[in-house]
Amino acid sequence: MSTFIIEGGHKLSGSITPQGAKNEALQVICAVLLTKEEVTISNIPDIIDVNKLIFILGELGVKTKKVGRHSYTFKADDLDLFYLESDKFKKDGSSLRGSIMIVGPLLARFGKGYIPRPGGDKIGRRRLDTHFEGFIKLGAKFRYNKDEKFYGVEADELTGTDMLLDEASVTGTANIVMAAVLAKGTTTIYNAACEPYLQQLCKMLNKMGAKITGVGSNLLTIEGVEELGGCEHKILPDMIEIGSWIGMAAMTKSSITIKDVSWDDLGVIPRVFKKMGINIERRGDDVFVPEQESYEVQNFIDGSILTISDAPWPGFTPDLLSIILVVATQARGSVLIHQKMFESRLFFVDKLIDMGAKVILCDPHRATVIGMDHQSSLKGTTMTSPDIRAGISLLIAALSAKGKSTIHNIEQIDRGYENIDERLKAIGAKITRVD
Ligand SMILES: CC(=O)N[C@H]1[C@@H](OP(=O)(O)OP(=O)(O)OC[C@H]2O[C@@H](n3ccc(=O)[nH]c3=O)[C@H](O)[C@@H]2O)O[C@H](CO)[C@@H](O)[C@@H]1O
Ligand SMILES: C=C(OP(=O)(O)O)C(=O)O
Repeated sequence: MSTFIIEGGHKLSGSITPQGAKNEALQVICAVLLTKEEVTISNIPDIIDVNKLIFILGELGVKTKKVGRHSYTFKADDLDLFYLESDKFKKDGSSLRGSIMIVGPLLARFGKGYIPRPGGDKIGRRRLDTHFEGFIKLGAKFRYNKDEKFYGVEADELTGTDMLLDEASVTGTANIVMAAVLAKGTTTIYNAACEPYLQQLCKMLNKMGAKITGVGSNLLTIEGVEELGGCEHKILPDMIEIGSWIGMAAMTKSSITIKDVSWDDLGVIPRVFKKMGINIERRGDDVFVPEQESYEVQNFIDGSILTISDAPWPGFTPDLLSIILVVATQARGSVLIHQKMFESRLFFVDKLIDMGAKVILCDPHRATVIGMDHQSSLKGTTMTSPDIRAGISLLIAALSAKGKSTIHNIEQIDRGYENIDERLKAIGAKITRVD
């Protein structure tokens, strides 16, 4: 377990370029399994989760080649499907959430896909029903080994059909889309997730020869094709990282420019930070956050206290709520944070309370934050990062705090943020990594 030691209270300044999006990378890297031809993907973030997925594909026999700092070529022309039933895979595959998305492409192309119960953040129950109900609808047989917690689907042939997903699951939609592109006939997926990363996956699949329409809406129509070919694809900037930098600027009263953010793909994210009173300027495709001594939470039109909650896209992403929560601790005014999707993502507020933040955890889903308007600083402390977004939120708190903080288990942060300590140092943070 590695640790960050942070000396808080220093302003940051300068420009930062967001990494490629973790959650898009996990989808589009799985899509390379759909063709025997070469696929080139650029702007791949160099982070633990993505590197683990690339490793798994390598073990499966995909020829993976790093051709640039953030670019890879993949060629899935000679796979070792026995790996899928090995003990090694049962261990490798369970170490991240994104690995679940190899099932759809493998089922579509080879008639079988297996996966151990995937890992990822421990932020509450994370069911996989949407994924497997979709595969079953396409004609697959499902089996689950309860003792080994090992899932499998098999089919001689997949047949297009109409389906209404029980929830707009992001990885579930991606998985079903990747199965349906090679199914016989037409599939419609209603209540599909439609966030930019899903749109990117669909655009990439269309470049490979798939026939997907309705991209960007919650009704996708997929006309199955015989086979797919290679393509080149570039991953979008990571919107969760962009939100994290905005939050960091506000909490440390710093001026930061976030470069090339693909503003039009940020949806309501800038608006939500503006509701927190943070000034955000669009400068071309950059986000400029000016230095602000104070930011005031806007109430609702009727004067009632602002609630910020998550919802499937185009709603506000649950992955930024922990960051909004930490930002709220130094706002002027109060805000209710309502994390609807995940059950155990707010418990990290205990650490913020230890640091002096005024937060009432109402229940596992809701926390009321009474902002201190920088009248009193958070105090440095020792903490452990429970999940990726709580981890970055605690790091933001530590950067703004008075004195020294220590954050253990920073692998949780490294899971999704590339070289975060070096990038922070470059804009003035005092942070040391201890391995
Ligand atoms: C690898 C990856 O891409 N992970 C992301 C993906 O996870 P993932 O695809 O695993 O998340 P899902 O979209 O399946 O669901 C997330 C949670 O929200 C609940 N839910 C979902 C849809 C809905 O309409 N109602 C509802 O309550 C689910 O029951 C679950 O508890 O999407 C999540 C939701 O944006 C993000 O937090 C994760 O970072
Ligand atoms: C919850 C997240 O990731 P994962 O789904 O990989 O656990 C996240 O990125 O915030």
